[in-house]
Amino acid sequence: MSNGTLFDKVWDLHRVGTLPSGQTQLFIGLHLIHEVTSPQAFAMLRERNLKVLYPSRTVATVDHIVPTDNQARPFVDILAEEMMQALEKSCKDYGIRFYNIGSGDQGIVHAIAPEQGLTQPGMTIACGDSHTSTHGAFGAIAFGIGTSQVRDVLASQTLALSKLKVRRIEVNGQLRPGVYAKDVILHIIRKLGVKGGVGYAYEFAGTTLEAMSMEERMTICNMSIEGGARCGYVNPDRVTFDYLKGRDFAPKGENWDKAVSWWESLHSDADAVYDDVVIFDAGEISPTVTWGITPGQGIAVDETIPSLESFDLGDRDVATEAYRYMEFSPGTPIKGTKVDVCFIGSCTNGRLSDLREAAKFAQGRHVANGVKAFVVPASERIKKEAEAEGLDKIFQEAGFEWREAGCSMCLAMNPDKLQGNQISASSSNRNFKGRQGSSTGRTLLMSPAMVVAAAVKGEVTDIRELL
Ligand SMILES: CC(C)[C@H](C(=O)O)[C@@H](O)C(=O)O
Ligand code: SF4
Repeated sequence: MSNGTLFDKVWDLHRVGTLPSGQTQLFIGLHLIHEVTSPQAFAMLRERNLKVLYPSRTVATVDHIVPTDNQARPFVDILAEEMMQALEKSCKDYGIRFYNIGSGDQGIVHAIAPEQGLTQPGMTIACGDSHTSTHGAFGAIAFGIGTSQVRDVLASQTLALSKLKVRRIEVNGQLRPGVYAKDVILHIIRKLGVKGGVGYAYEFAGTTLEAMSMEERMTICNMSIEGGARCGYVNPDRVTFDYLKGRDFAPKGENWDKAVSWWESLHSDADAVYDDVVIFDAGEISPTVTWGITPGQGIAVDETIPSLESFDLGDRDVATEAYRYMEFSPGTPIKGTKVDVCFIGSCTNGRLSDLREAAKFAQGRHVANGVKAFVVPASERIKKEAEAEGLDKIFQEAGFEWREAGCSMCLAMNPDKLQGNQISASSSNRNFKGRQGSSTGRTLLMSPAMVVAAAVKGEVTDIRELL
């Protein structure tokens, strides 16, 4: 196989056939499920008396509705309790591996599959969740699907899909101090737009990406979908293999060596042809904060809220709505904006390296008066590892709450919600209207380090002032 991208190679290897519609019937190697998008899919299976074709290729966890403080069952929220019971029953009925609360392995679906080595290069991975793009960090083709597609994968382990185009996004050079993977992806989305990736898979490459850890690559791929790309990936390399080696589901012994040479062969070829190529210079990226209601409305922390005229005609309506909803005026600096809530967590930035980096800035400082700040590890394993390093103590001494694993205030399908028009500094990935649990709540997306800076100063702060 030559002249191809990893995307083309993995797609072709998983092609079962071409459907009368012209779509590809694609085999899905790993199907991840959670409590929100699976109940109806299982109901549809039951209605038709269908089985789960390959239960061993399906893995379940619970994340969105999980309370991150009091996890006693039954949950206070009856609806959450019902969803929980539905998933427990379906996993039992169909013989699906389920990482329940307290198992030691529960967590946000996009955190647990990589940490257990379930996510591997060259796989096709689907999950009823848009941030499935995260798994592309390993050189997998991974994308979110809807509930009826969850049903299709459960029943047939395949999906009907149209092939995507591939855009190579190269970022080269060294990141400046205080600039993180989160800033890189916020910058990319700011430049290419929230719809710029529609119809594309994003191949993230370049020396900046090559120098990144797997967790940083996951942060980048996680937000591909916020740029409109259904999947994003990084070609697997030594960093990928080192991360995977020894993990629960990673190949062992001589199978490991075989797997590595196989994975290496899936790398995009040097002469691969792309539908588009975009190149960024890492040195031009600043600590970035969103000021608006889409992840594309980001600015460098030392910039001011952009003027209406600075937007393309097609983007002016959403900019106008953003000024109104956020109660921000063009020309105002984002730095110094008072914050009410500071949230560190989510499948974008709730991993161990994120917590470590955040703890560095929390150590010896204290959350400002009147600010509620909390840290939610993405998984039970991450929580345990963080505690073993004493990160929980650092955060608690600094005035942060230390919580159980889950999605928490990323989406607020659980008790963690903003009140009224509170402003939150959040390490999550979406700043949509009402996203964090209040229909007037306001979200500013930023890196975990910047969330800590906001927490200790009580306002949006340039992390470089704390370096
Ligand atoms: C609940 C789920 C379907 C949703 C998604 O698809 O991404 C959620 O995880 C989100 O982040 O908005
Ligand atoms: S952490 Fe947020 S983005 Fe990730 S799966 Fe949960 S709700 Fe979705």
